[in-house]
Amino acid sequence: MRYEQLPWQEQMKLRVDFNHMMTEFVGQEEGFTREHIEALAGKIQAAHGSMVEKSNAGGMAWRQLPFNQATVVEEILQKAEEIRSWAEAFVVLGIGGSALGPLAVQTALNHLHYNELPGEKRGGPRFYVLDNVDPERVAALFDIIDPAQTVFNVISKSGSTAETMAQFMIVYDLLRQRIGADYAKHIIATTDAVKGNLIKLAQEEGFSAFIIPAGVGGRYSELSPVGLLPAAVCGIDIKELLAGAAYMERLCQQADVFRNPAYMLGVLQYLAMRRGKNISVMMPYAEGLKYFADWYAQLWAESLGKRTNNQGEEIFAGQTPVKALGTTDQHSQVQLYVEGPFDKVVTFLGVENYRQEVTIPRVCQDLPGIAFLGGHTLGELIKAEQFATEYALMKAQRLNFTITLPEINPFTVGQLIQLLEIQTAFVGELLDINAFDQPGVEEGKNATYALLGRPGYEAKKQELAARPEKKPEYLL
Ligand SMILES: O=P(O)(O)OC[C@H]1O[C@H](O)[C@H](O)[C@@H](O)[C@@H]1O
Repeated sequence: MRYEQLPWQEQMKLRVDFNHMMTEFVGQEEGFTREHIEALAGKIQAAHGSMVEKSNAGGMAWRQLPFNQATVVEEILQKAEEIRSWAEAFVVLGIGGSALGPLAVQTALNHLHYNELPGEKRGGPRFYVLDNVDPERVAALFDIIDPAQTVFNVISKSGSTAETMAQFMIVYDLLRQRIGADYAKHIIATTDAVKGNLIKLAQEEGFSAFIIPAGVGGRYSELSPVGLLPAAVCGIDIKELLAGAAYMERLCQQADVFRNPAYMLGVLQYLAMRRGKNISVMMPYAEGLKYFADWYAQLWAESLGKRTNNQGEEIFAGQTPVKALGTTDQHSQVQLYVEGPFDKVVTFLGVENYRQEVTIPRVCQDLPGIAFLGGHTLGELIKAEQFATEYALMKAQRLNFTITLPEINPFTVGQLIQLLEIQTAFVGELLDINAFDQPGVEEGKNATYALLGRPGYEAKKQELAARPEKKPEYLL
């Protein structure tokens, strides 16, 4: 059934406005028209075909996550209930796709000062994501949590990431010293079923483990146990999260390619890239969506930033993601976006109805320069500012479009995750690259292993020792 033939209740609950991307700016250097899209029809159909082929071959297992986790969801809910019955804190140890999704969803769907709420209002343990090995940050966390009242969720798809496993070793040793035999209930692993050290440790040491399904890469794993356990522990409705993702997945399966919102968002970015827009700004106009910009930065950068295409040709593909926040970064970055180089596309994440409202009182009425604010609400103000920024970009002929959530809730957040993941994968097909690997991070990893004396990395260590001394020009 075509998208527009769906009953109105099924019409996409996210609205995608292609502001000034495809319409009245025909003829102006920065506009796109429907003709631009239709000129890509063959490429779009081929990319769609490749998406279907890869999905059917199980290569995009993340697309099935909204539909095939009923059993593990029940296990997660049960484990979450147990943790919520005694733990005072829940700490995610992870990095990249193993941390950014949980952080983004928690910020979107829980109180913005969740950890500071009194326990009875919070309803669950305080929540922390430790996604770095800065010793000050790690030490600081242990100043504010009691390991004896804490559950540590060690999340690693590979089960071998140095940062996450270093954090694990610290926690493992501390818990065994502090708590002794039944330390295992304080650690939960989320990892691959067979690969890496973490699953082996879980089996040997007897701590609970949840499995990241094969074919689900880190940056596409938020709707797997990677994101579902932390969300459930913090009281988020994970069934609604998956329902929203399922809605978007079905919508994208049913709509024809030119009505597929994920595809069309991808095509616009592809057109923009071809026109030299090598920066993609993600600018939510909601504090709750702030860390979606961080999650999307990894998804977009790591999926599309590739040296070669599937034919082995060097293309140095990709677009640099920039994290921004409205209205805050109107006062720090928008100057560049309006007057700087024609090298970027801005995506606004808007909200129709904010979950809270605050009215500006009618005070200072003798000061016309601010009296006009009185009587308006902050929701009106932030939405006016968003529209005004879109308008300023449009007048300056800067490409931008808007994704609008009716409200930030588990259903719309699930939709947004699925939408942006499909968009990203589709652009990977348009670019004819592998959007699911990350060969570029290996060099840094191997050099780290060599520097820390990992066995088998001696040659790399010698290579590093022979490296030309980095003497920045400015050091006289
Ligand atoms: O989940 P892990 O295997 O620990 O990986 C965590 C992160 O590290 C790697 O560097 C990859 O580039 C990321 O895609 C991944 O999300």
